[in-house]
Amino acid sequence: MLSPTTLARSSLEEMLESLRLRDNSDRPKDLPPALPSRPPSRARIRSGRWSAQPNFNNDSNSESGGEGQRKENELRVKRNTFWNKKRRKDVNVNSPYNVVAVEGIEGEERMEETGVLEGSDNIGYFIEKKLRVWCRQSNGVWVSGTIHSTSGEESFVSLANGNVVKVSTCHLFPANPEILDGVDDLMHLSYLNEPTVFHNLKYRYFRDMIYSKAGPILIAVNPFKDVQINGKDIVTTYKQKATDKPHVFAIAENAYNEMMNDGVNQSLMISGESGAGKTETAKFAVQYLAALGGGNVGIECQILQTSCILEAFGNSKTSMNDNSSRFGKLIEIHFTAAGKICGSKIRTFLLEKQSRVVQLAAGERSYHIFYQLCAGAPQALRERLNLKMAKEYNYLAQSDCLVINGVDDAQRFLKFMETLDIFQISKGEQDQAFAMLAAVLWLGNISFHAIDYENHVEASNDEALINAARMIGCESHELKEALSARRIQTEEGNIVEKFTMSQAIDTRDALAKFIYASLFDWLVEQINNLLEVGKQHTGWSISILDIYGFESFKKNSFEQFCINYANERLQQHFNRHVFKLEQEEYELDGIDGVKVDFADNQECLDLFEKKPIGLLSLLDEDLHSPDANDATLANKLKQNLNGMACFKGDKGRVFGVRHFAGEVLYNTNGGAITTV
Ligand SMILES: Nc1ncnc2c1ncn2[C@@H]1O[C@H](COP(=O)(O)OP(=O)(O)OP(=O)(O)O)[C@@H](O)[C@H]1O
Repeated sequence: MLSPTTLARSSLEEMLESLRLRDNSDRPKDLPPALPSRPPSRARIRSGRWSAQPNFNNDSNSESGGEGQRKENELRVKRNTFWNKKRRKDVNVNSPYNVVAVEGIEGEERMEETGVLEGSDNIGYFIEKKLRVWCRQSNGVWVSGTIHSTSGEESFVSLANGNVVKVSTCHLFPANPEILDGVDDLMHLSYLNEPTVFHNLKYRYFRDMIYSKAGPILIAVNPFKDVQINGKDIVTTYKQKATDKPHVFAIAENAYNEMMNDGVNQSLMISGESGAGKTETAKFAVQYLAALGGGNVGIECQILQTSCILEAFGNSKTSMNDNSSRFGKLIEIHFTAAGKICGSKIRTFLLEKQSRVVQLAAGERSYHIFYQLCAGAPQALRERLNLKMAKEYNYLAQSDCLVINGVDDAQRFLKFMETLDIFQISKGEQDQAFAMLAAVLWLGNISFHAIDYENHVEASNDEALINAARMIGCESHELKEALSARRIQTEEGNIVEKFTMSQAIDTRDALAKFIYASLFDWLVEQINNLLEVGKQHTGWSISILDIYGFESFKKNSFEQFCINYANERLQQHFNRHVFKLEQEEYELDGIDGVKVDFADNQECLDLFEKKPIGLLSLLDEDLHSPDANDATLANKLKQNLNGMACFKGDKGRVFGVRHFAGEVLYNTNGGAITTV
């Protein structure tokens, strides 16, 4: 057993620490954070090569054949890693698989990029042996078939339905033999390209095998149904290491063992688009770790219950997902040296406010808690808050979506109140929290009327103003003044500047967003107080990061800007961590002269982070200028950044960033400045 002082931090902790130091130190601030250090000894990520032998049926327990076979399998898997661009040249040229591998520029394998069955010998081999290929139909769907004939740059492919389609030869991708259908680990595929990956995942998905491996990475496909693989018996199976089938439990088990055996803190990073199943997967990981830490009692039980509170306040119905998390979170679970859970800490990031609290897209809802409160508050609470039904509040009614099919908001509210009790939040504090929620709702109903011919307005003295002020705890005339004008202090004294309609609405909305975000932060603090790591804190921890995936919508505002920047940073961390380890695997295995290439996104990060000329510093600078507005910001960015590789100036208040995942156009209009 290792002493706490010998514990090494997880690579995610290292990255966060290195960013923090960079921002706090006097060093030049535009340096990237340090590369993750290699975990000592056995703590490194296991290469896919060391997992189960490549198997040619779906039973991962099948026997493999001896040392020679093992070496060949290892080599074969190495040749098929996602990351391995350089290939050995001493391949068997009689194998169609290897022939493809040696095609390309100066021995560099180009299969992933080009497909591709280049070379007439190669195509001849595929025709002669009637080997399957993949081609994309005009509707974007991949279909497999065999090459019937070729003519110049084109090939004729016979599909299973008897049709023959003409396809540009460079758009054909080799298919794997059927014997490889449904392998556990994508690294065991002979050909690794887009259609073979999709085919394998789909094959497994239709057999309820939602988890697959890609070396050290777990791929989870959302089944949208209970596939009965998360029960207690399955937890026990993984605890006893009775299976090596891919599962989030296996990942959690591995992390736990490496923390306990090698004294290295661990992080699980979960990423994917909205609705992919990130939050559910994170919950299964926590469930497993809680089971390792003792079962459904005490702190383990409380950790599992946090999701009830966090989801009520941080989740909502979107067009993609009825229970979409509109914030990112990092759950740190701390363990004693004996491996028992001794505390937990939750950090949250990027709570969506603009497009969730005060503005809603059609068919989407605000945060669940508002509808739950309106539907389920007991009579006494309703009276205290002067509460109405959800449809009577402008913030909630604007999107024409008040209920979720199959969800009983009133019943969820009762469950929510019970959970607040579990977290020892007093009745008085609960009442205050509900009053703040009601304040937000009443603020949204405040209206303004014109008071002169210069477009100035003031808040109307009505029920909404009176109730909002009462909930906030001030006089209604004070709230009215705050929403109708601003005071600017000058040397000559105070100047009162009356608001126009849009300024008054922006101010009202900013107050509502601020109250909601503060309430959310307060709740997270209460949870953390209860789960606080006790005296026996050892420093041993496993962190689970569940954060928004990359976003690109028709209109992208400051919220997408922050989310995509965070993803860009995580992508770099992931690349550097995984590729660096891969490189070191080669070196450990005595394979010299092989360089693992990968597309580094440093240029894009520079665009965000460089000082004094980068997106963030220019935004900062603009915010401090009294004459700044959305248009000045867009112009400033274009004037300063137009030469940078990842920046694209666009019309009006729009600018583009070339991210690792694609180009996104951001709009400064009403978003960038007012949201900050
Ligand atoms: N493993 C699973 N088994 C069964 N259903 C699942 C599973 N994973 C996800 N789901 C279903 O899919 C829905 C969406 O999943 P989840 O909320 O985890 O997605 P997400 O990636 O976190 O989305 P967002 O980024 O919008 O928060 C869940 O509410 C659940 O109904």
